Amino acid sequence: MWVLFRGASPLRILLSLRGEWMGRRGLPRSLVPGPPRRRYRKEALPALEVPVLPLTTTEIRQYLRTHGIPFQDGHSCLRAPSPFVESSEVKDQTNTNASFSLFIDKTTGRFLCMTSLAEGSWEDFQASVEGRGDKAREGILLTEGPEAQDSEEIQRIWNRAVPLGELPDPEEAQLARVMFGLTKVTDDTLKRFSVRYLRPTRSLVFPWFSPGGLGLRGLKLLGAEGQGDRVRYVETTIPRPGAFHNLFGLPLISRRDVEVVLTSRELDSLALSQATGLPTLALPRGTVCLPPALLPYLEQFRRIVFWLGDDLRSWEAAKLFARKLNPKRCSLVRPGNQQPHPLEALNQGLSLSRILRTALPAWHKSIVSFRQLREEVLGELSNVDQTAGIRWSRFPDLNRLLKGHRKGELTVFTGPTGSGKTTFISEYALDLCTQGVNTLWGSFEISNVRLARVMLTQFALGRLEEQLDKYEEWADRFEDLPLYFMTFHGQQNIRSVIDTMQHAVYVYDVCHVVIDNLQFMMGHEQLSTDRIAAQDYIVGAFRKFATDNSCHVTLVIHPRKEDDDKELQTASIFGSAKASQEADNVLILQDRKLVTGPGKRYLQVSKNRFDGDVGVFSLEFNKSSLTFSVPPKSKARLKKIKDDNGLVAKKPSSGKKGSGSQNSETGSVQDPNSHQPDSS
Ligand SMILES: Nc1ncnc2c1ncn2[C@@H]1O[C@H](COP(=O)(O)OP(=O)(O)OP(=O)(O)O)[C@@H](O)[C@H]1O
Repeated sequence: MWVLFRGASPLRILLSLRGEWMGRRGLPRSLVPGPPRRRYRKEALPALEVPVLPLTTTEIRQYLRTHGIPFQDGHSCLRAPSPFVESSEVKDQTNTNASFSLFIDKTTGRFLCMTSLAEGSWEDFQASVEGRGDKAREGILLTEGPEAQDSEEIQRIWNRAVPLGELPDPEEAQLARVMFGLTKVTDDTLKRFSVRYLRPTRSLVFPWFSPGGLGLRGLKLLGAEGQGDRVRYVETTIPRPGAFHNLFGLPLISRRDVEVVLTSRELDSLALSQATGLPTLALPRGTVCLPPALLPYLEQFRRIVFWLGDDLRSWEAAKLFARKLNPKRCSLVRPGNQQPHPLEALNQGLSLSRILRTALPAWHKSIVSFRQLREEVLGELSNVDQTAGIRWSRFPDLNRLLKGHRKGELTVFTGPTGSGKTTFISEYALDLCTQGVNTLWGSFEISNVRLARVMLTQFALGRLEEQLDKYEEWADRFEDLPLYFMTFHGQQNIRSVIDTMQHAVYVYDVCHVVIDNLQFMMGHEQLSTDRIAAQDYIVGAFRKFATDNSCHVTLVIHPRKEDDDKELQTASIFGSAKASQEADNVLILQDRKLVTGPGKRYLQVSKNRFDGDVGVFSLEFNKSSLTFSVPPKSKARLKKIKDDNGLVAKKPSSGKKGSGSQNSETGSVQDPNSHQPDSS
């Protein structure tokens, strides 16, 4: 199935699996972001549950040609006349741009009619063209705005908010300007973008208008908290983030604009617009994602410049987003000291136009010279701490060994049967997900409901069955995580799994995929040679996927059958050596039943391609929270493996590189209990 489920409240998954899930407040929840629009009624289609094969642009083109539908080839969409508008609704029949108001996403086939705001899947479109369930022409289109409860809240907040320039107390206005770094942004700019200020919460209020600038459909509130000499911004959106997708600044874009600068914060768009006069839009969720539903709104631009921020994450996000928009029309402002966020640049008196001129083309030919790469290399060098990736907040020892979680890598994870692999990997992935790593889970062995229950328990750090009154609160917070689940269960074909992953990268900007476990893709080959060949092929496919999509893949693989009293090694991973050769990282959950008590486990990093540090650290299982992470006060002891001969103790505080070589591993892991406790 193609269907991916966002968030993971067990109830939601349960209902989703029955194809019945509705939004929290009883309305169908949009999995598809975008400004509020009229939704093509799904009930008109009988066959939505049928697995859908991935589409190619060629197929979409062929279909349109076969059905005599004229179309234009755009950057990321095809444009065609919309079957969802009465011809009288198209004011200017002679203008092809106006009459070709249907945008069909070249990758997914989803459509959006800019005139009627009808939208739907490729199957919806085909059904409509073929007269199957074509109720659209009969007027059965639903207008889906924010849910009623949200609408009231949006209006109430908006009515209570006032333009900054109209605050009665000039001191309060000045304080707000300082808090948000707006001292150089004029009242006129704030007014043009309709920004207001909510006094009771001391928040800026950014409105989201429907296209054409008419109805108010959503709000983003931005609060500022002082943290030492830094300011931390806190965002709240109505509707909630998963459904809040819009481009701030859209009403100010003219149809004739051919160039736009995309920013990751509304404040940056204000600064850019004021300093350069260029059209600018802010992405709804910053560097987190660029929902494909927004692509039609960007089709008109011949040049798109990304200026998302001053760190490596912004740079990586910009490169990913450029792929969706067609890299040939995209340029990227390189992050660095001299090129901070636009608002900071304005405040530092830098020339924003000059910085924009330094933007690098996102597109490289297949062969490039160092001259074309030198700026990118500089970007990496000047952000060297960030090239190590995202650090785990619950596993400091993992940070010490692996340094972080990086895009485009393949991690292979193994451990004895029933040792807690799923439980551990769930917490490891959850940790990253709570830090904004968009994650897709492929759990083939245990159901999504069970997995979500484990994750929610780990998230809440305790049993929810004993505090059901807190369930809604935790589930709400959990729902806002960028977490998606494949609906596969049991044996699967590797091709459909990879296709689903590809889809998730495109639609949800997923950058970490967890596959639990590989054995479920190996088919039913009986002969061991066939099984090994199948595994090698699958590992190769995941490796390629990770590299091609800049997406980290964590692959759980069962070990070979070995003596129970032996520790596992890299060579214990089932199959040939291919899995460990292809992997950037190999993690082994060591279960030392014979020596230690129940619950005690060790995590061994036996391969680390990033910098070669390998080692082992202990994990303490907490049965009520289902977590392995070290409770804040306990002392974690880390050992580095020198070579096959054994372990050398090492203080966790030492920053020196380990002497372990990339592939070194040990045949036996010394019991950490026999080591001297860290006295530091
Ligand atoms: N360290 C531990 N001590 C005791 N129980 C544990 C520990 N880790 C996990 N468990 C429990 O053991 C059960 C199995 O765990 P889990 O499914 O994570 O193992 P697994 O290694 O993925 O299993 P499989 O080999 O079947 O894939 C779960 O009920 C889990 O809560």
